[in-house]
Amino acid sequence: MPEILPEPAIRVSGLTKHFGAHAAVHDVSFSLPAGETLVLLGPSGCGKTTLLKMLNRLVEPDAGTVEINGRDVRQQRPEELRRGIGYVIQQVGLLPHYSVADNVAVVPRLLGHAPAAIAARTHELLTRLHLPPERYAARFPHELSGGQQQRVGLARALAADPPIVLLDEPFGALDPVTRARIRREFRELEELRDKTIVLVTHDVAEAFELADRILLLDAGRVQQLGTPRELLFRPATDFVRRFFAAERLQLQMRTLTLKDIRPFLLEPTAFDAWPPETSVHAALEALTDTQAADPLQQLPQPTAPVMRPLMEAFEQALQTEHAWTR
Ligand SMILES: Nc1ncnc2c1ncn2[C@@H]1O[C@H](COP(=O)(O)OP(=O)(O)OP(=O)(O)O)[C@@H](O)[C@H]1O
Repeated sequence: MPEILPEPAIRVSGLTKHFGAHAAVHDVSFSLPAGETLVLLGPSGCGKTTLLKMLNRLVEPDAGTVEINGRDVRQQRPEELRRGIGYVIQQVGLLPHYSVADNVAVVPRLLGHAPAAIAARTHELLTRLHLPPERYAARFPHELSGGQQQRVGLARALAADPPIVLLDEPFGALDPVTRARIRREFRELEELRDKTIVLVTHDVAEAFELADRILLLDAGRVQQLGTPRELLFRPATDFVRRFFAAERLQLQMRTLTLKDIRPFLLEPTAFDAWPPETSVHAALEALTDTQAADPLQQLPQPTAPVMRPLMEAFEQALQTEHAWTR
């Protein structure tokens, strides 16, 4: 019997947009199953934001189609479409004269949700995003730090519990340390667990951390669509290979897991008790940072030196990955 595949949450076919003679997005197609995270990645000006905005009709394409849950977006009024899709814009875009709570409540109010339900939802979201409502709900955007504003932007996008969320550089304005922390919080956020997410970034490490699949663009054209591992170990073009060159070792360490290197660990080590999906990067971090309050620190720590066997096994696993690509 033929397999019946579920309707993708988002299906894009032949999407093209010109600004004057310049093709900002050229013939882009992809399907995104419900619950997956797709990261749009590429250099500045490659068309990521334009592509994202065509999904919720903030930009109308010259050619091609967008279907959300099997329905062409042109069959829906743009305002209605947008109410069903969470959206976090690059510049956060909070309403300056609205309090934090009122900013979060904008879409549920437009949808006519009951005031008590809106208040409860706002309280819940602010708490979950580490903005205790008793301290932050009545503040105005200018009384918040950049990171706090970005979290309010995220709370606002999630307030009406939309199944699809579009995020344009949601951590863009943050310093690297805050950025890494907020990204970790974002990844662990219960609220986002079952959502279909399209996220724009030009940050390679961010893409690898958050994506189920990455769509790498250059000058409006798709260079490759695949898992982080596929892009790293099976680059489709020279552009893809070069794009990851500067950070290759770090990305390999983030991509390969203890499960990948285990066959190459000759002796039993303390790693046998660690979760197999732990990245080599996270294992190394836990080994070398004795001060960290990391959950991995709670696991059995090695009594014999393991750095060297770990690195040797990593190297062999890498060679195996490379062997597949030939
Ligand atoms: N409204 C517009 N009018 C004219 N040109 C535009 C417009 N919006 C975008 N462009 C051009 O289209 C191209 C793609 O822009 P887009 O904002 O989609 O890129 P991006 O990959 O998101 O860039 P960044 O990472 O810098 O935000 C760029 O060359 C940009 O100058």
